[in-house]
Amino acid sequence: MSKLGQEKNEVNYSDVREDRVVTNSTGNPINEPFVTQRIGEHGPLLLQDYNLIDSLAHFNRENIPQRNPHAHGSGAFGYFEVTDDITDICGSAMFSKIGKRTKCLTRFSTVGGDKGSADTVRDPRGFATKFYTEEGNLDWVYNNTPVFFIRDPSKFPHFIHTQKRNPQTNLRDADMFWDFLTTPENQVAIHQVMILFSDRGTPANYRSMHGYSGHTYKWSNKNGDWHYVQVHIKTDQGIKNLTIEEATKIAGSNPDYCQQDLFEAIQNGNYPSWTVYIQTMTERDAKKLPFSVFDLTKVWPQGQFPLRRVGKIVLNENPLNFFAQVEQAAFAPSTTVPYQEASADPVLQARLFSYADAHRYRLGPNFHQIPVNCPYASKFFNPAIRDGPMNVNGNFGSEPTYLANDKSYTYIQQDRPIQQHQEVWNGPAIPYHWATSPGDVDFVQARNLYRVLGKQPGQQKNLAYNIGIHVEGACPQIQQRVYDMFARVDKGLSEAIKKVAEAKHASELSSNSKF
Ligand code: HEM
Repeated sequence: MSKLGQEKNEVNYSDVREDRVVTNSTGNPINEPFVTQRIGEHGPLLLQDYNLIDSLAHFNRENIPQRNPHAHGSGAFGYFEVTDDITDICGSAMFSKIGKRTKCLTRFSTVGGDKGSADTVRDPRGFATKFYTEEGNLDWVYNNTPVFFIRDPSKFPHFIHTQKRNPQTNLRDADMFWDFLTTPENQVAIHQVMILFSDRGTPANYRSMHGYSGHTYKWSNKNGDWHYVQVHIKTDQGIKNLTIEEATKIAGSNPDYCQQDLFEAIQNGNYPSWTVYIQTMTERDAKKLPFSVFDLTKVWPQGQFPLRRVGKIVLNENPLNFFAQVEQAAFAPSTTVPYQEASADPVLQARLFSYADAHRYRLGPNFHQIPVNCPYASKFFNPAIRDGPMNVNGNFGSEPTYLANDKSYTYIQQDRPIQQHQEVWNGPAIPYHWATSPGDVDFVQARNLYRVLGKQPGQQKNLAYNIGIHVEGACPQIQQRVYDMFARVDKGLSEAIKKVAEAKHASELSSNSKF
């Protein structure tokens, strides 16, 4: 059987000629690339010119569906190194020993923009890392913000549509954007919206921002004890953000600014690194929280749940080929290793389905065989998962196509007792819509953030300015809903936003142009 995975960070060049003799895609030498077969020198072309057809037909199929969302991004390879023992929390092999290194790939992205969009737009940033561990691949598919806009997964396609283009004008649309976010039950997004419209919504580059699991995960140790866990990946370069003016200027002058920054930093040996921390919580503590531990719109107070250092991520290797190794990379929260599980957070549960489904559509059902996605450190063996389009790993040769217990297969039991004291879920199957929390619970952390911004010179002002400039594009009724929503955070903030929007409107009227 042929090799199942790649040992090195290389595209599979096994079909590539080393002598550099140019051929068509079936390996037949091409004498001259620019001749076309035709009748006479200037006559019509002949259908028999396979080399021309080969080239034109492949060109038409060069593009694959872009990710929806997070279409635009950049990536690099590196490693994770354990700096502190957390085996009391997690039994995963990657954490087994201080100093242990695991190879990884990280892809940073924006969310709403198309594949060719500018790097410095206001948007959350994706921070997805694939670890090639000996227990199989592990994907941490995180963002650069610790909270998210929704906590009901059914809202996701609706929400993302409001961040994209209007179906008629094909333009980004301030009405759609704020209509969704100010609908009373969607105001659970307020904390994330505050982060997005602070200068943290325009990070200076991918190297100078943090990553957060956002979700609660469930990690366990080899004794069967488990904890709720949140992961924080803190930049060692220090946080650097752009003002709205800087971000807008760079988007115009160098839309690929962050791609260039990451690539050149690594090329010059200036390897970016991040320190990885976890917060842990017991089931008992979770019950005492003023919000649900599965509520993705809330952070865990660090005073109560301190950060504990785990290790570091260093990115030290640029991809050799962007399409092969970044565009075709497939990250999914369902790609996980023993001792790291998803919690019952409903958004996370929906994500367990959504990503691999997207990969089957975007890359095909054998996307695991694409070298960058191969679990090359553990290898893959399951002869019941075979065939399908673009099967290139030998397809398990003559192995039977089914698993049966009387065949000589090996099954690994996890090195831990059965966890009988897990959460027990019990209840009727009911339709449930997790709408607003009672009282002001959803606004408490947003208010705290506003206070924190007040301690950083100019940041409250920038927040109001960034929102005001954006909201000016919405109709008056929706603008009023925006002012009302931010008044629940702080009356002064609401008034400042209104002032900026009105001033922008007045200056546009006087210049009589939007441009
Ligand atoms: C119900 C909620 C969500 C759904 C259904 C969803 C779905 C998706 C889909 C379909 C993709 C494209 C995957 C691909 O084509 O490879 C994607 C990308 C991504 N999502 Fe989500 N998402 C959700 C929430 C979140 C949250 C809460 C986070 C962060 C905590 C997140 C982080 C990311 C990242 C980082 C990517 C880009 C991965 C890459 O670089 O390839 N998403 N999401």
